[in-house]
Amino acid sequence: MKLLRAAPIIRFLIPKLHQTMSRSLSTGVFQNSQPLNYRAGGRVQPVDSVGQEQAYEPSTGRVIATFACSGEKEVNEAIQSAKTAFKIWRQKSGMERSRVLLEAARIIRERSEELATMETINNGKSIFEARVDIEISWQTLEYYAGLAGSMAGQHVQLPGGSFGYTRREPLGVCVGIGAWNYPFQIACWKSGPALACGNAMVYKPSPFTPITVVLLAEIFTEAGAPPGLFNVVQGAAATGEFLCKHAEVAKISFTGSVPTGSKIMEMASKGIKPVTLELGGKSPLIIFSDSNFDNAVNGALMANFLTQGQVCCNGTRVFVQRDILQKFTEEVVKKVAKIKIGDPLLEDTRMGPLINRPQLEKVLAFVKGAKEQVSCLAVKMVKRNQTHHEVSLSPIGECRDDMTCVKEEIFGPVMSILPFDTEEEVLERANNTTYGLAAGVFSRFELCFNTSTLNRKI
Ligand SMILES: NC(=O)c1ccc[n+]([C@@H]2O[C@H](COP(=O)([O-])OP(=O)(O)OC[C@H]3O[C@@H](n4cnc5c(N)ncnc54)[C@H](O)[C@@H]3O)[C@@H](O)[C@H]2O)c1
Repeated sequence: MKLLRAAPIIRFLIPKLHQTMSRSLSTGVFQNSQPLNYRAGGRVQPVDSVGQEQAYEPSTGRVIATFACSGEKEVNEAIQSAKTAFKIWRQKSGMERSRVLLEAARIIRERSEELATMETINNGKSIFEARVDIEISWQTLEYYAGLAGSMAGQHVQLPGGSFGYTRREPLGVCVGIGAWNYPFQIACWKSGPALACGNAMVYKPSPFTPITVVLLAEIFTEAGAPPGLFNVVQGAAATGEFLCKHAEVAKISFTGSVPTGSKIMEMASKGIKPVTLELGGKSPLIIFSDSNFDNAVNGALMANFLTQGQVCCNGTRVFVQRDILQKFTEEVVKKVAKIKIGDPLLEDTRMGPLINRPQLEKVLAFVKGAKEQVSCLAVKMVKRNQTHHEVSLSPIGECRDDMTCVKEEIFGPVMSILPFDTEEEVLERANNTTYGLAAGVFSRFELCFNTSTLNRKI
């Protein structure tokens, strides 16, 4: 009787504890002390390793975690753990799988402040944005939970009273490999559909952001997933390669850069494994002079400076119709100067630091190269910390299509502004890229251009 009464009180206290914990975390405080691998339903130290990595708090440059990169044996252990869970999970009905995913979504929602805080500490994006990331994460799980119960095969009537039918069957153990810019969200994009369809998963986050995906693994277990359904191995390229080459992996889902994606496709082809690749981008954003000016300016800012510009589908090639070019550039410069850069855990900060110093140096090299080619407007430079890194916000005025900063993915807060005159011209130029990921158009005209042309490559 006592235990029964206690249950609701404990449930009530847990969210409060989480809230207390997240509020007490401030910049420069968090230090990871727990194992960061996860298998068979719990945190574990890897049984072998291929080197060591350190994860940082970007806003201070402090090391917040030191961990071993999983070796071949540990990767195999994680895959065996997933295989064990797969045998149970594949027998579940879609509705039963849905229930677990919905419960995981509920727990994420309940712990969203704590999760967003951890994401901010390890990634450097503002808490304002990290909250949105966590919201999208639980929505992703809810979405796939909704699909799980309704997945069905087909029945085909054949001559002579015979019939054929199809069944939707899970593949088995799927591997997820993620990038560092949306650590928690990418893990949800990958695990949501895989688990909803009856698969098990071994996930490897980027070594820059190892922390929050382990919290997701714990949440799945708490939500009722069989032990081993979602496993985490930590490490860099070598660990990723052990995963991709493992004979018992049925599918690989990867988010990251084009060069790594191409290597992964090659490794997968050796085992005839299907792959899903979410890669880099250099997307066009076309702004016609008839557009709602304020919307267009705000859209361009969002499409270039969210998560410090470290977003794959950013609209970094901003094509602006010539008659509004000057007004547009002036307004962008004015608004960029007002973006609040600072400690990402503070409520009014809208932009934190880049992920690490090598990324900062890469971005600054692009800006330097661009300045040599055109007169640019590098608007804001903030030195955050002597030992670690700075942030720069740089709209680059009047770029040309052949400039390196316009052709290559910079993955930082750099907007290239390109003037254009006609619709035909801009569509041709927007499509002229080896990257195809996203596209945006600001105009009051509906369907005044051939969208199939725009979609052909983008
Ligand atoms: N299209 C999308 O949805 C999307 C989303 C986010 C990021 N991205 C892209 O990701 C890139 C930035 O992320 P990044 O720097 O982490 O990318 P990255 O390619 O360097 O690394 C991505 C992941 O792959 C792993 N990896 C590296 N080499 C490997 C190998 N040989 N075998 C197996 N795994 C390997 C890394 O450890 C990491 O976990 C950008 O290009 C960005 O556009 C794309």
